[in-house]
Amino acid sequence: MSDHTAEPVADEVPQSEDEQSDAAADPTLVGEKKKKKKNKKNKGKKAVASDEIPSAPPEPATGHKISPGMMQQILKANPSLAAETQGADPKVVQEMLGSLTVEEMLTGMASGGKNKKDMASYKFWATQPVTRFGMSLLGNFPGLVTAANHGRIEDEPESERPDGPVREQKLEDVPKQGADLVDGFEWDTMDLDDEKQINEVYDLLTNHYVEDNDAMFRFNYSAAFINWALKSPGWLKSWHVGVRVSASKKLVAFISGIPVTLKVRNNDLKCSEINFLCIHKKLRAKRLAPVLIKEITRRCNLEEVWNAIYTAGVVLPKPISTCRYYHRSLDWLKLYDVGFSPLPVKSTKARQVSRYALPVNTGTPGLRHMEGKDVDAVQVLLRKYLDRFDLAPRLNKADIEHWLLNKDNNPEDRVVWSYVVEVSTLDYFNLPVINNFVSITKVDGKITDFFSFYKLESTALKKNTLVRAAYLFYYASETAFIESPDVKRALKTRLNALMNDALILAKGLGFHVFNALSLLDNSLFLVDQKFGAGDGSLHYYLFNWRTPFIKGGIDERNDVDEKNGSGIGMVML
Ligand SMILES: CCCCCCCCCCCCCC(=O)SCCNC(=O)CCNC(=O)[C@H](O)C(C)(C)COP(=O)(O)OP(=O)(O)OC[C@H]1O[C@@H](n2cnc3c(N)ncnc32)[C@H](O)[C@@H]1OP(=O)(O)O
Repeated sequence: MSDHTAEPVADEVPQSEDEQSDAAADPTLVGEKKKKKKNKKNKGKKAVASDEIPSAPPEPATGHKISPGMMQQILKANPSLAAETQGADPKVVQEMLGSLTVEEMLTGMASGGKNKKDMASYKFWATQPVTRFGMSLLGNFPGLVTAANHGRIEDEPESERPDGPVREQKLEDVPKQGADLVDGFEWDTMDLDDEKQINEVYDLLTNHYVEDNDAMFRFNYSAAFINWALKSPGWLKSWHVGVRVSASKKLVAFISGIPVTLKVRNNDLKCSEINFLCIHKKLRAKRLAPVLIKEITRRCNLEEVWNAIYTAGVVLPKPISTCRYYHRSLDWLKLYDVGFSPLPVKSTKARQVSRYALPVNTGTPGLRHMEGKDVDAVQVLLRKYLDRFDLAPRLNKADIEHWLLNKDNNPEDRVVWSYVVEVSTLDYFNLPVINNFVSITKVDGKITDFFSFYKLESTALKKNTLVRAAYLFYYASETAFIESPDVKRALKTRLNALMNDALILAKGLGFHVFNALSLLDNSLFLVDQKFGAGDGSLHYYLFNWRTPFIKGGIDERNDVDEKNGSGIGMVML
């Protein structure tokens, strides 16, 4: 899921007659929607028997000592947590924050606002093979869903369990047919080789996908983008699932999966990557999402795929990581004009423009467009680079070719840009370069680095103009493997040079903003390259796989965590 928060998207579009008649159909699709009262409990404290003399004062559960200043900063960075604790005794708040894990603070699992749901309120997710929330302000719910206790809470703390599936499943137990939808609606397997059907998905997403809160921006997905995102190597038609109105055949809901092999710590998992879950606005809050999720699960299971990865801006049980969005202005005036970037109180327009000014030419010697001949080298380099992360895709040559090489001849339809740094082999090994020798033999150089970004535009609704956003995609650098105690510093220097070039190239291509998350090694350059923090987080989830929380590149103050970096090496569209 791409950025839908700080760079907000979508809004109500005028309802067509067609849509209004769909609204009239408007049946409750499945089940009821009752919200249980929140189960607010104080977190239990471990009693120390009077004859026990602890050698050191008992540590809070997570070992955090929260000073009053730090408490203020944490609350400032977590508005929902601040709202929940407003008016409470500061000492109590301080103690409470100390007892939360960093993960709980960052994911909002412990917080109020729209995230404030205890495990029992996740009526659907409580029945699914996903890990559950541990301790939170709202109660203590350790444990997992298993085949044996399906939907109930186990006592064994999750942290004491090794990585592994939440539920073991068998092919013979997978239903051969999808569940019936209510009268008036039917399943459809979309054929994305058919331009008309791609355009139907495009229309649904354009009008009904993730929105910003202020109704100022709306994603402008292109058919080329959908083709690229949903037809990666090994894609299956059956994983492109639609729901249509039976009478009009109008597409009103969609969910998709693509196959991916995922490295999760020491395991390689055959997964589906689930994305583009979207329901027509008139059919919201009718429990259709769980029906779609169960159907895509069934279709994945039929292919003996039992795990999935997905991201969302909302908190569900249970994030395996949380990253933050960052934005780098390339054309500040444009972003100001469309209402994306405010003018800081103590600044002027001219100062903002000069703050984000970039040179015209790139600075890295040997930088050039990636070509077909680079696929092998980039695959090897990226594989090695991503091995350094806890969660990353295993990309083969076909994947590299699909995800990184532009195949569209129409420049307007181009989605991805990739660049490599090629250094002459002789230079690379520090041998003296003998001009004659190089010109005679034409030795192919060594690919030492590469980076890529993709295009996803948004419509600024009030101005009826497009905001061209580039999103940082994959990159890698040999500098990560130099044998030196200073390797991190060297990588930081190298990545800053590469990312500065990426910004220069993106600006030259007419992009207005460059977006990135706090994943990969981004914490090494986000601040130096003048990325500003967005107001949204992206939560990563694994279906039917438990693993301890992975660092998302931000600290407990929700700031870039350069010291610890991120364990996330998977970029989701
Ligand atoms: C092995 C293979 C497994 C494959 C499957 C892996 C899992 C894949 C999971 C999907 C990954 C998708 C990745 C992306 O594409 S993330 C992008 C999601 N799309 C949007 O935000 C677009 C705009 N919004 C909508 O279209 C609707 O609001 C959606 C469709 C999001 C919900 O529709 P609606 O608002 O009409 O709600 P409902 O009454 O039908 O259903 C309510 C239930 O749905 C739970 N809910 C709400 N939002 C999400 C969400 N983003 N992921 C998972 N669950 C979500 C919610 O907690 C509640 O369950 P519970 O709280 O009672 O328990």
